[in-house]
Formats: sequence, C-alpha cells, structure tokens
Amino acid sequence: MALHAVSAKSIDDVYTLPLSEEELPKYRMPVGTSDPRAVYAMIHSELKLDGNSSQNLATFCTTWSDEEVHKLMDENLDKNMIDKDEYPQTAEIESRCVHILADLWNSPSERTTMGCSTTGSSEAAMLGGLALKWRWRQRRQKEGKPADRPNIVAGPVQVCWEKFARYFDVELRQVPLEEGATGLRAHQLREYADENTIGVVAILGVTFTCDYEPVAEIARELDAIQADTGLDIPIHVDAASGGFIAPFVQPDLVWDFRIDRVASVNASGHKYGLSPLGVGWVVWRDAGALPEELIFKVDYLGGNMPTFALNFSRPGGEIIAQYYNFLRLGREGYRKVQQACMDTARYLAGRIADMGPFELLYDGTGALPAVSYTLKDAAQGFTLYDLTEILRVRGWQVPAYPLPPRRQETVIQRVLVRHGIGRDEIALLADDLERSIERLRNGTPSGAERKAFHHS
Ligand SMILES: Cc1ncc(COP(=O)(O)O)c(C=O)c1O
Ligand SMILES: NCCCC(=O)O
Repeated sequence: MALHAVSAKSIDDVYTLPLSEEELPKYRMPVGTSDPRAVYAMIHSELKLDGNSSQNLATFCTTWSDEEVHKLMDENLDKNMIDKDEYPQTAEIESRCVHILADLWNSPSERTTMGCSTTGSSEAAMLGGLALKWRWRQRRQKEGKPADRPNIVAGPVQVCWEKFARYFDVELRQVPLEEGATGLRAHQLREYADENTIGVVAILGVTFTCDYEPVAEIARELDAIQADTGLDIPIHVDAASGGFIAPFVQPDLVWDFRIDRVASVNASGHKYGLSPLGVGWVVWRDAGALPEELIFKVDYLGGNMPTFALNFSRPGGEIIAQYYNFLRLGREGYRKVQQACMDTARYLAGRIADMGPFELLYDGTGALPAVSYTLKDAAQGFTLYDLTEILRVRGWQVPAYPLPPRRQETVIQRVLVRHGIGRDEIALLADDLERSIERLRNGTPSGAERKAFHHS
C-alpha cells in the first residue's frame, strides 16, 4: 500500500502555526517562508483595526462597487495599462473613456482631443498645470518676454496644487476666502492675475466646503481682464468630484468646455466616477491645448506609444472598471445614483439644521452630495473636534478642520454622501449626532438611549 507523507502544514490549525504565535515583522524581512494561510489570517486580522469604509464620511472616494467590478479588477490584476502594445484592448478602453469624458464635458473635439488616465486627480491636475505652464512659456518666448516667473491663481485648492507649484517651480497665488465665501470669487481675480499667470484653477467641488466655484463668472471676469489688459489667461477646471456630478444632476450649470476659456479638466474616476481607487482623468479642450513637447513616444514596449503621465506602470483594472461603469450605468444610471446621494445629503442638511447647535455652510444644494457645517457659537458646550471623537465610538468617520485663510478661525465638519451610503445609514448618523450632542453636553446617555437600553 502506498505511504502518503502528509505535510504538517497542510492540516495544522492556523493559530498554532509559528507566525500566529509572534508579533508580525515590522522592520526586517523574515528569513524563511510561512504558511500562506497564516500570513493571510494575521494580516486580515490586523486590518480589522481600520475604520469601516462605508462609515468613512470623510472620503470623496469610492467605497462600494458592483460584484462585476470586483470580478473585472481581479481578472485584470496582471494588466499593466502602459503596455499598450501587449494589451491593445485595455489601451483602446482607456482611449474610449477619454473620448466619453470629452463628450460628457462638451469638448468641441470629443473625437480628436487629447487626454489620459492617471493615478488620480492629483496627477491629472499636475498634468493640466504643466500644459498651462508650457503654453504660457511658449507664448512669452514668442513675444520675446521673460518666462522665468510663472504663477498660477486659485482659491482654496487641494494640496495637489501646492505640490504642483513647488515641484514645477510655479508661484501659487492662493486667493484667500472672503467672509461667508465657500471658494474663489470672480471679483477677487484682478488683484492676483498678471502677465506671468499661466492660468486660473476653478474648482468644481471645493475639498473643504463641497461647494462649486463659479466657473462661468470666473471666465467672464477673465474676459474683462483680457479686454482691459490684453492678458489671455486660460482656466483649468479641477472637477475632481464635480466632474461626475454636475453633468448628471446639474446639466444646466455651464462649467466645462462650453466655456471657451476652459483649456482642460481633471476629475477623479475613483470619486464620484464610482470606480475603484487608483484612477483619475485629464482631458484637454483639443489636441492643440497639449504641447507636443510634453508627450513622450515609447517604442520599447512594441509599437510607438505616446505617453504623457508622471508615472509609467499602472494597473489597468481601474480603467476597465471605469469603462464598465460608463456602460453599466449610462447617463441615466449615473443621474439616478448621484441624485439619490444629493437627496440624502439634503435630508441630512435638514436634520442637522433642526438639531440646534449647527450653522450650515453648504446645505447639499447645487454642488456635491454633501453637507458642511459649523457651530453657531462657542457656547454649545462642545467643539466639533469633540463631536468627531465621540462619533468615532459608533464607527462614524466625520472630519473636523479649520477653513482655509482668511476663514481659518472657523472650524467645520463635512459629511460626504456617496454611492453605497443609503438614506437609512444617514438617518442612523443623524440619530447618533443627536445622541452625541446630548452626551457631550450632559455626560450621560440620552433619554432615548436609556429607554432603548431598558427595552433591550
Ligand atoms: C478638488 C480636489 N482636487 C484634487 C484632489 C486630489 O484628488 P486625488 O485624491 O484623486 O488625487 C481632491 C481630493 O480630495 C480634491 O478634492
Ligand atoms: N482627494 C481625495 C482625498 C482623500 C479622500 O477623499 O479619501
């Protein structure tokens, strides 16, 4: 009879294997191998200390995806999107996404314009900024004028624009928030824009407040500046979140390539584009808006492949998932998903307004599906930082932070409503907000809690 050697590892209980009886390595790679089951179990266990992503109301990013998206992501785990010759269909899908977005954002050349996928809006914004810098410098050199002091004008931008300015030697002229304002206002521009301005960044979905900046008004002010001074200053729209909201639930809002002065738009596919983390998009009005010098031709992967990106290898799964979402949802599907989020945000704004201590900064109307609010005054018996902390006890991740200058004395909270967060979940949050206020003020469970406790 054949003797079968049975490997000890194949039957030992995971929690009796060596790896599960020691702290996980933190500073040195282990010398030997370990049972994959044990490695998986230990890492899986540690990751339970992370927050519950569906209660992460701080993030703009996707935290819920279709089963089909999971399958496509897994099936394409091995696809490097830069290998366009080896994976021509993935490359074709990326190109289709660019043209679908160019059409969605009303480019006059949606079939011929340029654009690309990126790791997120940060990279997309930087590529848009670089194209502005190159075009400005070309113009200045053609005019025989100095091109050594470029600046970019913006309101309360996300950190990616500070990175752009520092990494690429551009002065960031950040326009301070006026009292009561939620972003840049057109009338502020004249003081900041000059002959060295490579462009103005208009934000469709300000990170701090979730409101939109008035892109059309900003364009009209730049038209007036051009009429007065001859300065022809383009706009880059940072539509990281709004680029996938406005076209579907605010179709009459003119913010994109319908405005002649808009040269480029970035958006995060992994925010309200509903795709998994790791994909952003930048689209130019037309091919002429992207200087040829910024495009590199690569032939060592087979074929002659143009690339304009800050990195090279990148996963193809998120791009494929983005195309899946475009086809699965279509305009009507995106409208229904985003409108449901808008309606839930408006519901939450109503609940928050009725609670008493809060003043709404953005009430979920006309911009992102979100709510931002502050305390009416300092005499509420708690701070928003206290509230953030006590909400975390129930798993809610709701950030509190000061507004950008000159409203830095105002601390706010922000709640983002995203795909996968339904009305009932937000109602539970509102209930917990009410209970938390009670606890912070009285240090005791609320009456409702006591009643619930006694009935449990
Ligand atoms: C307005 C804006 N721009 C850019 C970014 C950066 O986007 P990403 O995280 O996709 O790089 C964000 C992120 O919150 C944002 O809100
Ligand atoms: N721009 C993304 C910031 C981080 C997040 O929303 O998760």
